[in-house]
Amino acid sequence: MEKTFNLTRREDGIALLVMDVPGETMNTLKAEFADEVTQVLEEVKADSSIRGLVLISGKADSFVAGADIGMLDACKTAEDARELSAQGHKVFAQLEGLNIPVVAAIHGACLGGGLELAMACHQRVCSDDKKTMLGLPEVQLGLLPGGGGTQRLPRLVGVTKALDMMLTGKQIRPTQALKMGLVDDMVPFSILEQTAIEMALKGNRPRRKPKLPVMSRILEGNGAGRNIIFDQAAKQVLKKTQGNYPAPDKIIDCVRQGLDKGMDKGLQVEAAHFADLVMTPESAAMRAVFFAITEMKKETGAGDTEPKPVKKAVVLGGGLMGGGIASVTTTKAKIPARVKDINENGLSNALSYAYKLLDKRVKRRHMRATERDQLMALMTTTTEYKGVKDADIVVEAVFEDLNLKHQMVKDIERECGEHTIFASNTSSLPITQIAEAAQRPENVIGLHYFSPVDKMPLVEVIAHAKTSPETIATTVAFAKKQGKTPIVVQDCAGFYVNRILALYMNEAAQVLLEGQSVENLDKALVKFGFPVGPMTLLDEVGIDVGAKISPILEKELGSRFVAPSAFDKLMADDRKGRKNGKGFYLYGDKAPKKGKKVDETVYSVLGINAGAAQEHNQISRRCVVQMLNEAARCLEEGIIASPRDGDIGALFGIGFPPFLGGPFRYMDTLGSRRLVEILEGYQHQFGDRFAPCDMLKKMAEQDEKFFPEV
Ligand SMILES: C[C@H](O)CC(=O)SCCNC(=O)CCNC(=O)[C@H](O)C(C)(C)COP(=O)(O)OP(=O)(O)OC[C@H]1O[C@@H](n2cnc3c(N)ncnc32)[C@H](O)[C@@H]1OP(=O)(O)O
Repeated sequence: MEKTFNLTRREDGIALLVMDVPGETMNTLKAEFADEVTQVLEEVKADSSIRGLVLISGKADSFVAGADIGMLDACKTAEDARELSAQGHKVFAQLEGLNIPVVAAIHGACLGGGLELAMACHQRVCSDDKKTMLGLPEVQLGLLPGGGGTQRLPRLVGVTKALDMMLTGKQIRPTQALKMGLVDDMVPFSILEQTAIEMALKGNRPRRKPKLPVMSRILEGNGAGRNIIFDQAAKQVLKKTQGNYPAPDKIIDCVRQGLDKGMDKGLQVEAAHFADLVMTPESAAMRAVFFAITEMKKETGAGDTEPKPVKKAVVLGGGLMGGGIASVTTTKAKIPARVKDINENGLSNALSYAYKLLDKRVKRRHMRATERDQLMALMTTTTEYKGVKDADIVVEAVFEDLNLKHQMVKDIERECGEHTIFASNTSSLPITQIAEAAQRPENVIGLHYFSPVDKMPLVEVIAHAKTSPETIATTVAFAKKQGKTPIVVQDCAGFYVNRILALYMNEAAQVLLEGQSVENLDKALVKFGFPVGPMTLLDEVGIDVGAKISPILEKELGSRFVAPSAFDKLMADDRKGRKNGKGFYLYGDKAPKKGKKVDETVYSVLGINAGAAQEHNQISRRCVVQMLNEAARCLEEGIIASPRDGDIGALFGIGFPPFLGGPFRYMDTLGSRRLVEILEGYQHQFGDRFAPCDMLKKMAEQDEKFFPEV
């Protein structure tokens, strides 16, 4: 049987321990490796000619991506998970206990259990490569670092920085890792192995104390000071998680107990908390999201059809969306983009959008100025159709007007090649209608980005009946290169994301009209787990945008989309939200210096007395079940291909709470029978907009699930 850990002895007395999981793209830690590692370490101990050990990965571009998440998923009981953690502790202690220098040579992803492994080594050196990232992302899976990370990290970099890393799951770049003492050296990849060997030859240096700012040193040095840090962290966590995520508090507890009562106790607590977390529904949901994303990375969106290469893109319109699309095309996908706008303002806007983002990275020393300039050179501009002939894809982000879009289709068919894809970033117009003007409708597709384009991870790829599989596969591949997670959806008004969002927002507006305060409404949905409440979201997106989309959805999809009268009243008062400084909240000079304040005049505009104080969970349930019902309807109608795509669309496009795993997984948690009962109750009380869709009603008869295997 092929081994994962291979030991090679060098003449200078250094042994290389190369980790290379056979047949897998990335190294992950699995329970079955424990015996193999123990055996290798025994061999090292027994060989007095070995003066030092260098641990390195045999994979080209990664160190170790953590414990095998599939293995964690397979745990049947908390005891299974506790044993995994305890076993990891034992093996890492054997490594740390070697009385020769042990150096980890890190290149590529060094995450979770991978970083815990590296921290059990006596020294660490990493490559300065962009691929090298260090972090403990377990919290993003609803877990905590269960391989000693909660104990070794604070001892290495200090409590404050360790908590920050573990509570956010953020990934640390090489320069930052060196600065904070997470690694002892950073070198070019070409000399990584040699440097690690030299470090091992030089022998162990006394462990450096973490370099801390004065205040942190004072606080971290004693129990009372640390308590202040822990209490502060717990408060911040609660504000962020609203108590919906169990992992962060447990992370804080592990660190606290480990520093107060010693490493052994800390590891015991870590294993126990880790085990409990593995069994939580929150972690199961977040792990499912990881598997879904991994699966989607491999899909073309069009079965076996392979994408065609995209060597050049054109973006029509240099506004907020066009600028963002051009920016991710050049800076992330590194594909030349030519921006076409009818006026120079649009063009300079697109250029400055990209420049500002890149320059921020230069200022933070994440990028060299020369690299910024090289990337900027990929973006060119034109007010006429010059230099567009060889474009493989054109993304239009012009004004939402069907005639204008038709003009764009005709222009592109005239000015570009026969193969050129025409991708529309429309958020409301059916792609079928846009394609009506095309001579080559097979090249026409929707590519719906979310604002702000550089931050929002989702795109909807919308195929109409005549879109060719090549066009779908090429557009999906193009979006992935831009760093996006694409879901392929069928053509209908609102596509998937805006369609389910619209009903949720409409319901929130109904609740508001019943006399709920704006704050209470927003708080209810934030407590449920959304990043912002619906009123804040409306202010950010633009109340006018919501008001414009509603009639289109109503016309195409029926009366359940009728917008509450609130929208008309707000539009009559010229309330567009943040963009014109007039919305549900105060902006500009009237806004408080810290936090937000409701613009109380909005109540008189709406003609309501905001005195009702419904319970938060009642408010959130009413809004959320509307979203759930519509998501199920989208699956029923084939708008989305699977519950998985529906979950990812809502998580990445709307910020549906990750701990619930997405609307479909949440519907499974509620149970189809229970959900239909709730919907019918509301239907009785508020009308037919709550009528459960046929699919849910059928599922309720058998109490069926969307993910039967769960
Ligand atoms: C006890 C410990 O404290 C607990 C833990 O360590 S929990 C795990 C913590 N680690 C993580 O969360 C990292 C998860 N992995 C990632 O984020 C990303 O895979 C990555 C950033 C490392 C690389 O991303 P990318 O280059 O796009 O590659 P990606 O397609 O995701 O992964 C490549 C392969 O590695 C697998 N993989 C990566 N990390 C994995 C993990 N931790 N467990 C299982 N499989 C993993 C993927 O499933 C995929 O498998 P495939 O080739 O068979 O499809």
